[in-house]
Formats: sequence, C-alpha cells, structure tokens
Amino acid sequence: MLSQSKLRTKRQQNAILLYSSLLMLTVVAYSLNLIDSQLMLGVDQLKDMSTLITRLVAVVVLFQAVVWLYRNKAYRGLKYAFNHYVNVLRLRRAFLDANYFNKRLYLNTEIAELPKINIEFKTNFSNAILSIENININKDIGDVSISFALKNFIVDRAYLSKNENFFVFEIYDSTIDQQLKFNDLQAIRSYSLQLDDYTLVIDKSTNISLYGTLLVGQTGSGKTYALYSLILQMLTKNVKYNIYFADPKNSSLAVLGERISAECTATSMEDIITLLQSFNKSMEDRKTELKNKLNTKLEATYADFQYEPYIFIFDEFASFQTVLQTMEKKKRDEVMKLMSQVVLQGRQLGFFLWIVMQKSDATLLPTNLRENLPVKFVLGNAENQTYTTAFGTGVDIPSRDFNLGQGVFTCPIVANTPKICHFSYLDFDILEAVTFLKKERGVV
Ligand SMILES: Nc1ncnc2c1ncn2[C@@H]1O[C@H](COP(=O)(O)OP(=O)(O)OP(=O)(O)O)[C@@H](O)[C@H]1O
Repeated sequence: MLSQSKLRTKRQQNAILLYSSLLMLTVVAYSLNLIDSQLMLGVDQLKDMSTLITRLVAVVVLFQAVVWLYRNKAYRGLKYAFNHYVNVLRLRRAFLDANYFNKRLYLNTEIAELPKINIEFKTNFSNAILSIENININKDIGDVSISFALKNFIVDRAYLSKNENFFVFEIYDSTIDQQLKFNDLQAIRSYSLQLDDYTLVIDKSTNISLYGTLLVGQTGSGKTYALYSLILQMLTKNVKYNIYFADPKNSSLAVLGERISAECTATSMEDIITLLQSFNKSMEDRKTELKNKLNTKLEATYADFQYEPYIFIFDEFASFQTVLQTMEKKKRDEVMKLMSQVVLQGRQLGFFLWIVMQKSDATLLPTNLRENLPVKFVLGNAENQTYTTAFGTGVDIPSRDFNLGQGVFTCPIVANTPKICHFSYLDFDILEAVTFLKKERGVV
C-alpha cells in the first residue's frame, strides 16, 4: 500500500495508465515500422497496422488536449485557462498536503479523491469566486491554507453555499491595489457621479448604500480621511445631503463642518444635544411627510421619493459618552432616546447616525445602538477585542497588516461577514475643495 503522502489522485492514476498505454502503442508502432523497413518485407498489413496505431495515438493525444482545454475553460481565453490550471493545481497539492480528500479504491489501487474545484475569475483576474466541493463533514477545510496555496490570491470572505455542497471563497489578487486615488476634487466628483445619488464608493470593488454606520479605528488609522472621502462624495451628488457634525474634541471635523454648515455643527455637550434634538425634529417632520406618500407605495423609502438624506456624524463618541455619564439620569435617558430613535426608525426615512470612535466596547457604546448600526468599519490593525465588539464573537477576520485607511467592514447585502476595504487616498486640500463646492453650489 502507498504511504499517505504518496497516495495518488484519480486523475494522476488515470494519467499514468493512459500515458503508459500510449507509450506502449508508440513503441509497437515504431517497432512495426522498423521491422518493415529493415526486413523490407513489404507486408501491407504491418504498414497498415503501424499507421493505424500512430493515428490512434494522435487521436488520443488530441482528445486529451481538448479535454484539458475544456476543463480549464480555454474557450474563454488562454490566459484564463492558464490561471485556472495553475491555481487548481496548487489547490489540489494543498488538499493532498492537508489530507483533505476521501480514500477510494480505483482499479484495485487506493487513491485520494479530491474535491471538485471551480474558479470564476472576474474583471481583469483581480477577483474570483472559488468553489470547493464539501466532500466530508468529518474533515475541516480550515486545515487547508487556501490563501497560501493560491500565492497571489487572498481569501476575502468564506462561506458555505446555500445547498451546503460547496465552500465558497471570495478571493482577490493582493498584488492589485483596491484603493482609489484622487488627485483633485474633479476626479472624485466624476467617480461619485457614476453611481446613483444614494450610493457611495469605498474602493475599486466596494460601493455601499446609506445606513447607520459605526466607524472604529485607533488614532491615525485613517477614520477622518475616510469620512472626508464620503462627505466629498455626498457634496457632489445631485441630491442635497444634510450633514450634521458633532465633534466634542473640536478638531478637524468641526472645522470642516463649520465650513460646510456652521448651524449644523456642534462641539460642546449642550450644543451637541441641541443638534441631536433638531435632527430628531427633522426626522419627525419627514415621518409625517412620508406617511402620506406611503399610501401610494407601501414599502417605499425616502430614496423612492428623491428625498434628501440626513446624516448625523458623531466624531469621538467615546469622549461625549464619558461626559454624558456624569450628567443627571434624565439627560442621559433623553440623549439615548434621541439616538435610538434615529437608529431604529431612520432607515426608511433617510436619517442616519454615523458614530466614529477608537474602540467600540459596551461601556462606551450601548449595545442596542451598536447592534442596530448595519454598517461597521474597523480600520487599521485593531485588537481582537475591538473586532469582537464590532462584529460579534466567532466571526473570522481576514488577518492582514492593514495600511492607512484600510480595514474590514460589514454591510447588508454587500458584506454579511467582515470583508476587506480600503478608503480612497485623497491627495488634495480638503478644505479648499469644500470651499469651492460651497461657492459653486451656494447650497452647501
Ligand atoms: N485616505 C487618506 N488619504 C490621504 N492621507 C491619509 C488618508 N488616510 C490617512 N491619511 C494620513 O494619515 C493621517 C492620519 O489619518 P486620520 O487623521 O484620518 O486618522 P484618524 O483615525 O482620524 O486619527 P485620529 O483618531 O487621531 O483623528 C492624516 O493626517 C493623513 O495625513
């Protein structure tokens, strides 16, 4: 019996059988030719037989080539075939190394039956969907290092297919930079206008709709710049965005907020609470307005009626929360009620709370608020505790050394499990861009 590491796959076993038969046939054809030419027998049967065998070998080789081209999707381009072939080969090797196969008897020999593999490459081979057959519930595909086997490709998300017959891996080429770079306002405006008025771009492969959002990241991880890229997109859309800024640290976001809309910017506790009240008041007005329209379309949202979105950006929420805890209970309850209302009712009405902080543990952000923010970003290299509080326990986080503005996120539909994202690189003066937009539009 072959030892575990030398166990052949069915494909290898077939190949050995096929090629040894072909070799034998070739030898026979050659010998017949030799006999004929050396002995000058002129026996027609010998000639015919050698020709027949040569043709047979040619047909088998041709058939093999066609099967190889078909298996590796050569009809969709040789590059595709090559990539498919190389990656499938690497994965098959990784399965053998990790013992992820079933042992079967084949032509009286024990072979390793590997799972079926399919790779669907997408645009420019930068992304792909890899499906691996779920062959045995007792074996853990986690033992196979898929990212390692795939060399340049990295697993972004992994999940079980709906019928549970396949493990699906969303993979991307790590050598291709997903980050968008904008050298001026015009560049980000053109990009943003390619999307609809209620969709924002994150990176080359991620666009998201508006939702309540939690943005977490240690200092210097790129949170503020991530916000800048989203705010600039909002200001260049065809529909007006009403952005409210609460910045208890009175830092760069407050400066930007004052430039965009001073009356919707607050830095002190009292002003922030008043701003929250005014935000809620606008939401109540929208509720009445939308209710009348819903008589015509029951499941519609603000976007169906081209209503303006309202975004309340709460920077350094932890520092606000710390001061709030020192205030009387009545005040604390009022603030929490204001925020909960937006988080729970705002989606259909077009009112969204965006909370920005360095850590999202329960002492700083009440669980009911956190759990009802559908979009969550964790930028930079965060501690495990931060990932757990943001995304919950038992969730796999793609491990990477994250650059500035890079991290993981979850978002309904787009990313149900944490997926890598990389916010745009902005290489221009943000304040100048905002001032220009304000002058141009006269509305921001
Ligand atoms: N997307 C980006 N484009 C250009 N520069 C960036 C980007 N992200 C970060 N930077 C650079 O990194 C610095 C730190 O980023 P940023 O201020 O956004 O981090 P932060 O997470 O908001 O930090 P803090 O919590 O201390 O405010 C910025 O001053 C900027 O120079």
